[in-house]
Amino acid sequence: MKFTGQPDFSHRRPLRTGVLITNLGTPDAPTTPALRRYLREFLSDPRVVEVPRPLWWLILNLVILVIRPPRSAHAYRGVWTEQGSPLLVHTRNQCEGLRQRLQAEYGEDLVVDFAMRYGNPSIPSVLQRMAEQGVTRLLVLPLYPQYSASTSASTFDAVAQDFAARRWLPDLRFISHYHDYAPYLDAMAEHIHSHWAQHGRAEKLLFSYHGVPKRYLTEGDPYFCECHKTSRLLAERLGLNERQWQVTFQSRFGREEWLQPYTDATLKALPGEGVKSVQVFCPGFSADCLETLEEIDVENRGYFMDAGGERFDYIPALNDCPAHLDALAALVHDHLGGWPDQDNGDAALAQRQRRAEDTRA
Ligand SMILES: C=CC1=C(C)c2cc3[nH]c(cc4nc(cc5[nH]c(cc1n2)c(C)c5CCC(=O)O)C(CCC(=O)O)=C4C)c(C)c3C=C
Ligand SMILES: [Fe+2]
Ligand SMILES: [Fe+2]
Repeated sequence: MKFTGQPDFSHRRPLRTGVLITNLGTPDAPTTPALRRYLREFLSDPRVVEVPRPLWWLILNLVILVIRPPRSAHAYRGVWTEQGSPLLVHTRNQCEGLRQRLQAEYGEDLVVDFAMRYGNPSIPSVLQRMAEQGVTRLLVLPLYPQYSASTSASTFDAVAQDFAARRWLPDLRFISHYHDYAPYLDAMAEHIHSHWAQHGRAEKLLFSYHGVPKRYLTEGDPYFCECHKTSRLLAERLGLNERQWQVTFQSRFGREEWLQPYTDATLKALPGEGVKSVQVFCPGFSADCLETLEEIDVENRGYFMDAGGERFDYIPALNDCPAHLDALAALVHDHLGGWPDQDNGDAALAQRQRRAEDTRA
């Protein structure tokens, strides 16, 4: 570009806020080629698999991307809907519900959109659209209540990588977790209470979280502790005693030890310990997906019933239920505060007035 005279872009820089919600992402179709593409992007992320690269590249390309795509495609076909992958459908609905709430509060000028860390719609494509819409302030909310480097930090990396190729960056805020945020805990408690009102209670409530390798915990990742804190606060709200609830970890991947106790091993053992009815809820999944609909509601249900269990209830994720969207809107509201076109504008004005008074005195 060539400029004559003094460049002045200020007219192209209005104050427009964008809210970007993200989730993990999902394949474009329940087919082997689509799964190979998705898993290649996902499992090449050094935040997800912390194995030295030349070695991991060989394992990934020669073993995992050969064996896993057809198996995973089969599993995805079992949960796929007419509108697409459950995770995509729920995230889109969450985005719409959040947009309604936030635009009612902040006006139509606020942009609300969603993107996926892996697959589509990609983070760069949505950031580009937001830039074209004139977004100069960006709040990123990954829908992972508990922080983990493998999820939250990886999402931050994707935003940072996109920014690395941009000249003019927006102001940025990033919500790295909300595992102990009261409205999120209240929404889950209300959700579980209404499940109980319809279906009654079971002997035990399992809080099952996606696992990560145990090594990530010993090297300082707070994920394990945040899962426990969420669960303790939720159990308190539900008035459960120690025997009535338990935390477990699901979705192992690879051969090393992952966070314990494992959901599958626990469900296989419970009937032998006299627990014949369980309910499983997954507080770390803000939307239902393969890992809840297939792994919990089909696979793990089978383990429990085959081991002598009599009743297994999967309590759905919060998805787009109103209490969840209200909680997320409140979370966004709390993180948008203090930007200059809100309270800081007043704060700055008050400061100028104080200074003017001091000068006069
Ligand atoms: C909720 C938080 C999640 C954490 C933490 C997480 C860590 C993690 N995941 C893998 C490997 C896989 N995960 C897969 C699916 C998947 N994972 C999450 C969430 C977390 N993962 C979700 C929401 C989903 C479902 C996506 C969907 O389309 O429905 C898969 C793909 C499915 C399969 O082939 O089995 C893999 C692989 C690792 C290695 C990891 C931490 C290191
Ligand atoms: Fe995962
Ligand atoms: Fe799984």
